[in-house]
Amino acid sequence: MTEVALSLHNVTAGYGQTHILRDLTLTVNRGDRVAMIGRNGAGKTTLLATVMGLTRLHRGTIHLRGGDISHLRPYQRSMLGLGLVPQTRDIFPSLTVEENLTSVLRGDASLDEAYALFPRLKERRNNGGTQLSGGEQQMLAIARTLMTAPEIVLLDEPLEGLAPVICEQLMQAFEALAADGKRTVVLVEQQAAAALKFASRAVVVTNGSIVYDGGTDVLKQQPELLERHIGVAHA
Ligand SMILES: Nc1ncnc2c1ncn2[C@@H]1O[C@H](COP(=O)(O)OP(=O)(O)OP(=O)(O)O)[C@@H](O)[C@H]1O
Repeated sequence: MTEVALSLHNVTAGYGQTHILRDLTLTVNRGDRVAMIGRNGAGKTTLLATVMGLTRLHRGTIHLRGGDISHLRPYQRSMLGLGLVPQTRDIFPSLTVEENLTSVLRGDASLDEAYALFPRLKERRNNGGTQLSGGEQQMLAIARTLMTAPEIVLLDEPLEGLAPVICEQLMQAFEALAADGKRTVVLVEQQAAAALKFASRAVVVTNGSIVYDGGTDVLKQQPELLERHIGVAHA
């Protein structure tokens, strides 16, 4: 049975008095794999930040599993099962890999799952955050969010600036963490082809609004439609 995990209804939000998202409505069902794509500056990061309570909500409502979270603080949203992997990664540089993970561990999350997902992190468990490569830092950022036992994982451009071989490893990890519809995953990504391969549903954001919301197959089969929306035929 379809169960709504997250919904935004007529959301207008931004920074200070600025409106970046405009009257945006979106429903994500439990177990969905959503690829969120759009040009630079379209508002994708702002959308994830708004779900987490990190922007100013001017109008509209946000519900998590039917409960209104519109006015909850970010840590309260995290406690309720929302997990954001920010573009900035935000790992603690002075802590080791394992300390980064255990410092936020809660619920039924486990170090074992994180290490099974990213064996490289287990090998580097005693290394400090600053000693890690870019790819390892991204793995740590993702694993750290998983330590908070999120039901909904919001990934903000996790592949950015990483070598193709690392991107491939990360995509495999996303497959594993979303397997069996266990978690709901929203993947914001400039690498549209990778995102569309992973997801079953695509959401295209332009100027703070959703201009396409539907199956990824349609975009994969119609590169001209993708090109119209995001500027380049990526798929
Ligand atoms: N902290 C902020 N304060 C004010 N404006 C911001 C802030 N962060 C982003 N913006 C503006 O909000 C708009 C949307 O930016 P956002 O980062 O959400 O886009 P994006 O689709 O994620 O793009 P990118 O792929 O470049 O990250 C842009 O015009 C940007 O300049």
